[in-house]
Amino acid sequence: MSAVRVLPCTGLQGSTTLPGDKSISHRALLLGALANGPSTINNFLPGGDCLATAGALRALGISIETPSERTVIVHGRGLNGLQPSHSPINCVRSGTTMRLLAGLLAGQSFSSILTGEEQLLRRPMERVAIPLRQMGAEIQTTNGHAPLHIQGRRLHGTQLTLEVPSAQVKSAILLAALYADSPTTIQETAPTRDHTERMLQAMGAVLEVHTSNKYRKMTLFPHRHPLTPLEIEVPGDFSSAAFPLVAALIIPGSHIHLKNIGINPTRTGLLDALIQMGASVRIHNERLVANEPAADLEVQSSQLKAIEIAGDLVVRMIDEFPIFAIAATQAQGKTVVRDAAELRVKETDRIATVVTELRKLGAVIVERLDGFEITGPVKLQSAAVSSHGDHRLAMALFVAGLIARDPIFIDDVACAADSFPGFLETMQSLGAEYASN
Ligand SMILES: O=C(O)C1=C[C@@H](OP(=O)(O)O)[C@@H](O)[C@H](O)C1
Ligand SMILES: C=C(OP(=O)(O)O)C(=O)O
Repeated sequence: MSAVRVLPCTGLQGSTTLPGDKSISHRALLLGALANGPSTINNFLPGGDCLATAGALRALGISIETPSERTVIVHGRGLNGLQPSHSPINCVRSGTTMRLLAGLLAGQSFSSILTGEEQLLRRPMERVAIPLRQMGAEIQTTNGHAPLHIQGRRLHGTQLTLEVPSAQVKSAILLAALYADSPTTIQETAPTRDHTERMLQAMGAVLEVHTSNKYRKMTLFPHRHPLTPLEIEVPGDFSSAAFPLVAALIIPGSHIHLKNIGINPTRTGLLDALIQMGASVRIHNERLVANEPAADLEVQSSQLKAIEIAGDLVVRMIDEFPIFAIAATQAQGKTVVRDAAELRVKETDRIATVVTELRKLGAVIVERLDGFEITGPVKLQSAAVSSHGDHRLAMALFVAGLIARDPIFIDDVACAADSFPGFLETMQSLGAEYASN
């Protein structure tokens, strides 16, 4: 636990880079472990969640070197090179680690147990077990949750429609499909992040992706050849950039540059929403980094107008609702978020925790079953608030503290390091002030 007192801020200035993308870092570790030979991952995210994936792979016999904090070398042992873990594998607090590993382990020739911290043991796991069983996997959940008991089996290809729009479930199926004896076809019903597809294709997997009715349908053919090792530079995480981005928009007198940020369209729903709200964000130097679109963002404080968020946009900004809620408190009018019930099964119930904590700060916020409504603008007030151990809520509350009338107290911001190690230092480098309590 580490508590902070956040002080009101008179404007953010300057330029910064952000830590590597969390989703891409997880996938580079997992797919690197299956390649034949060493993969080098530069600008790897050394956040708690990705370290949980590295720990799991080490337990499965993979050697991972870290010549520097942000460079990782994964010594891939080929598709059939994993070894059984002698004890249950601890996925800590990371849903991505647990769900992607479930897919990977379903097709091995040994059994595994996946477990984690209490926060993770509360999250739903049948969503990944059901489609994997359809491929022949033997997986037992514990009343729908982890611990998961996986008896590796020979898998067969199948045709699946994703019932829950989840990149974690889709990626688990794709990992399992590498081991199936026939092709696997997945139909998406919403545009979830496509990092696994991009990386698999870059490594030589035979994955055909078709877009019809704006949704993707993909077929992965069983892999008979070794996957090519990776040599990649991970772009900065847009989900981490979201915090200084929103802070600069809502603190008058701010002007910042965020360098080398991933702008994969399956991830930038928040940017689209903010631009519709009147945000001044300029995109410079667009390029491809590791088969992923990246750019530099220039952000200036802006008067925001309320917006309604629903449907596909929810999926493309799924991790950004805690910080989006802070932006909405400063927007003119009533912002409505619908179709976002998935938020209830993240690290915390992010509808309930956002509503509870923002009310303490004086926000005008109404809880809905599938979202919330916020009426603004409101000058936030001093209060003692709780992150509930949820990294994205901790960072969103920190940004709220920068625009509050008086200092606010947050009970635990150490959890920010699950996805954004160095968060406080990055915000401080742009002009934010805080005191550790
Ligand atoms: O695949 C991924 O890397 C992720 C997918 C999303 O989860 P869901 O698949 O549960 O929507 C997201 O919330 C999570 O932070 C990372
Ligand atoms: C939901 C998140 O991650 P995960 O599902 O991997 O725990 C997140 O990072 O906001």
